[in-house]
Amino acid sequence: MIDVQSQKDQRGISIQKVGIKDLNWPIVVMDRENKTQTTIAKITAAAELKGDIRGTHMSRFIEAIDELKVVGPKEIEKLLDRIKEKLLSDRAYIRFDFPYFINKRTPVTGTLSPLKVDCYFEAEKDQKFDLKVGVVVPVHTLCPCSKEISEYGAHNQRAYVTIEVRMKKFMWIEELVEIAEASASCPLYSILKRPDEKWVTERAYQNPRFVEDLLREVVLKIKEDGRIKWYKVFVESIESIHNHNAFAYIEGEITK
Ligand SMILES: Nc1nc2c(ncn2[C@@H]2O[C@H](COP(=O)(O)OP(=O)(O)OP(=O)(O)O)[C@@H](O)[C@H]2O)c(=O)[nH]1
Repeated sequence: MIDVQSQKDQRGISIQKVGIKDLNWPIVVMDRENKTQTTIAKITAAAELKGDIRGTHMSRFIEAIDELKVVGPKEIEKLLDRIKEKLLSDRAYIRFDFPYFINKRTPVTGTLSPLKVDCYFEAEKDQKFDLKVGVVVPVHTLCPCSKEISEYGAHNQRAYVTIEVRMKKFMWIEELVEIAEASASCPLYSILKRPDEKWVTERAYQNPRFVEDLLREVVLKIKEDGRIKWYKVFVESIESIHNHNAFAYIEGEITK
């Protein structure tokens, strides 16, 4: 059968990334409490294509992904090596976007329920392997200004903390989530019974946070951790008294 993709291309234009996008695929990721967790990822995979070849071989990306067992740092690097090998390419790229569930106990009644956190792994390999891990953590913030100026009450809302890191040493997804939650006015829980609801309401009132406060608290904890070499933190507050959102962003390198 004729292999059109492998034909010579005369245009001499190499392509930085060509591949597949939005592949929904079951994956198994590492879970601190239960060893592993099965979830569904949306995957983008790509490779560099040399200027004298007509097309890439799309089916080979999926064949390479299909060999994955657990999606951890070592396995992602091996997957990129497989993609480079199967596609005769010098550079490969992969991104997994997936929901991850963390079982959390409420502070007063101890009710257990899963909290969904959107996560991603983004990796690239030429000679060197580069991996970024991201979490998008929903939290609760209460406005310090509103608390100060009002005779009673304070406006409060859900906010999302995106933490993206390059690590020197392995960290659990759960640990990144805990950094975000400990920096907020209060964490979120999927089930809250009334005694828990009273607790989170009062806890947030005692812990007011601007979007800037939350961002700075996260960055301080990242710098103290010792296992992170690069970070990007983005906080977005879904404002309850405005019809727009507030955000704050920092990106930085940790050299020592
Ligand atoms: N390169 C390329 N392939 C595409 C595109 N759109 C669809 N395809 C299809 O992707 C399919 C899989 O391609 P290949 O991996 O080369 O399939 P194959 O030749 O059976 O597999 P190998 O024998 O491993 O090369 C082919 O049927 C292509 O037609 C496109 O825009 N570019």
